[in-house]
Amino acid sequence: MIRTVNLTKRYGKFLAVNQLNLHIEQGSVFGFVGPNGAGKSTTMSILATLMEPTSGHAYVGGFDVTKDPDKVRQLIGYMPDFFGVYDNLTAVEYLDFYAGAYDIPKEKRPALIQDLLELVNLSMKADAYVDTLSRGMKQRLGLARCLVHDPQVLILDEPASGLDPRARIEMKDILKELKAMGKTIIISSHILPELAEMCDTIGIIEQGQLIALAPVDQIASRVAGHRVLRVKLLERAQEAYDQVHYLEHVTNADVQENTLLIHYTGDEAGQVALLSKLVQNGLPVLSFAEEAGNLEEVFLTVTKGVGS
Ligand SMILES: Nc1ncnc2c1ncn2[C@@H]1O[C@H](COP(=O)(O)OP(=O)(O)OP(=O)(O)O)[C@@H](O)[C@H]1O
Repeated sequence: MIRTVNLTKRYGKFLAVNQLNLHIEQGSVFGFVGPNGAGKSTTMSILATLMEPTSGHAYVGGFDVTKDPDKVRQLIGYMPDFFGVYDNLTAVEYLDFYAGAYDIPKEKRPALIQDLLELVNLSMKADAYVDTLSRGMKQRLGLARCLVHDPQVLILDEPASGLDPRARIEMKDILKELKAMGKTIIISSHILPELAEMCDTIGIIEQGQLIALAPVDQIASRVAGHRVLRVKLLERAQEAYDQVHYLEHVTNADVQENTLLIHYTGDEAGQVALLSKLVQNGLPVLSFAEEAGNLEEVFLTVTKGVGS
């Protein structure tokens, strides 16, 4: 649904986005993570047709953002990191204004606006002036605004920034709902664990380059270069250790009470063989799982302060 090919953007001599290649499947949620100044907003502005790339291409729904910006605009809802709200309007008037901008017929607007306010949990604020809304409510209203034309793709630039923990959770719940509705979503943040809960894939960008790209449950192991396997036993964890610590692809192993933690660089077939070995040797394995890894650590590892 979204694809970039060697996407590059220069501001004068400064390279903000450098040969970026992304592929985001329809219906998936892509988390775009990077420190301040990494190039996230620039990439998203290009996808939103607000800025042209210096070189390379970007496509949304198969349409080139440079050649077919009108087609792309019909497909996308874009929420920038900073947006103004018209304070002298009520929430309903505000959404009505945008619905009008998208040529939605007047008679269809009341029901649409009611649905949107319900979706973003603002029904009770329908007649409240925008300037009386809290930051979190304004962000949710901004999200409703980019949904008025029922776009298939949402481009959300740090939608949870500046929100308190409760407002973040509310925003997260709404995004989960939008995902369930089948929207394709690209969402940026500089907080990796925050995205992990709602994204299918994570791309880490730094200094305009993609430095890691993987399904959310594999990003930690990809970056670390090994998976952490957690084998829980009823008993005899030390015996289990003795049987696996010397194997190929086991770079480290550790026993913690009845659990054996294995740093493993092999593939999935190798994991199966490892588990089979333990079970065939009669060890009472209760569970065998790959740890998701510590995303905070991953982020700090891959972005070792280069861009900050
Ligand atoms: N209009 C501009 N002119 C010159 N440089 C710019 C312009 N816009 C952005 N930049 C620079 O390009 C780099 C990438 O900026 P961008 O806003 O895309 O990063 P970001 O990852 O979204 O960062 P943040 O998390 O702070 O929003 C930064 O170094 C920024 O200073």
